[in-house]
Amino acid sequence: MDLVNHLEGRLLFAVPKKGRLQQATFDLLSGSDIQFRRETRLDIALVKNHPIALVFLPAADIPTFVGEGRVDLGITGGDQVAEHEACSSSTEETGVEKVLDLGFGRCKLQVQVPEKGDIKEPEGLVGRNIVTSFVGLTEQYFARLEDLGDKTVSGDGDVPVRNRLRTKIKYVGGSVEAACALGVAHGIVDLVESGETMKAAGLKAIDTVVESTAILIKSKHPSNPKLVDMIASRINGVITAQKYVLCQYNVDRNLLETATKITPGMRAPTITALEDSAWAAVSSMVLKEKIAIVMDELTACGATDILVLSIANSRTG
Ligand SMILES: Nc1ncnc2c1ncn2[C@@H]1O[C@H](COP(=O)(O)OP(=O)(O)OP(=O)(O)O)[C@@H](O)[C@H]1O
Ligand SMILES: O=P(O)(O)OC[C@H]1O[C@H](OP(=O)(O)OP(=O)(O)O)[C@H](O)[C@@H]1O
Repeated sequence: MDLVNHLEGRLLFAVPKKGRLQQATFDLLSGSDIQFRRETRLDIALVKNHPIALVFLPAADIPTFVGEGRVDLGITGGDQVAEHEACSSSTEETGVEKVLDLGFGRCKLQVQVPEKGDIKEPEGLVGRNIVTSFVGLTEQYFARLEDLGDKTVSGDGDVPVRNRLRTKIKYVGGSVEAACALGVAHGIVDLVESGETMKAAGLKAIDTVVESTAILIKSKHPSNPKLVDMIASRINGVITAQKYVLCQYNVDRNLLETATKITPGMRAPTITALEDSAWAAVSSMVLKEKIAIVMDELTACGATDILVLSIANSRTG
């Protein structure tokens, strides 16, 4: 099938074609009932149950395609969106709007130097060689350090910062951590999650440029705003369901006020009468990461029959 000729009237949704964000993105699509089958080697897949086509692109290119407006929606790293913004001139609009923080793909873009070297502070890298895949953010970072402002300095015409930086910033597409050992760089600016790669390369972090998680972005002028809103709402529902659990318990009505302070819920806890009128049943959404503490506190307060249920999906106000 000639997929390109089937794109007419379809909302284009860019997703990572490989890498760290891909599986979690596919899980989100599946949770949002966006059904597709990707043919081998094809970078476009038609969604079976909606007028949507998925476009598989490198995470780094997604903000550009969304910003140009041809692609309506995208999932990529917040770091990639920040890099796209840093590479757009101060007067230029990026055309990208952030819709939702998706919570996965958490990492930091950090300034790193050899652990055993003599550079201890970011200032020690001014005038030296830096290697990175994030040239825009790195230029911005060193421009601030060199006190050049963000893009241009008033009174100096429109000379881009890059031409006036004393620090030399070079782009590489991957394996950035090898640059110091290979003698190409005095420092690097690269992503760190567990810190294993950095440690294995004999590097240490001396500053953070940006913190990042995956985000849903949309074009400022999407072709079908209603469909964009529907997808955003579905994805939000899946994200919320992943973050929360439903906590149910019984409590003596005398203790109800204290107990519901521990589980205030999203809007308010649901309180149901029991056959024994001295008691009430409470049901409330609680952040998954806090549930153990909440259960301890409920038990200490006198609540009983505490149950924790996972939430398959959600729509909250
Ligand atoms: N170690 C990591 N832990 C968590 N998230 C990461 C990590 N590395 C990258 N990311 C996130 O995933 C995004 C895509 O990175 P990834 O390395 O998967 O890209 P890629 O498209 O496979 O490119 P490359 O070929 O350059 O590795 C990054 O922009 C960042 O938001
Ligand atoms: O702190 P860690 O958990 O070790 O993760 C950090 C590494 O992950 C990313 O690289 P990736 O593995 O995607 O490959 P790349 O170096 O080719 O970009 C990043 O560029 C670091 O190298």
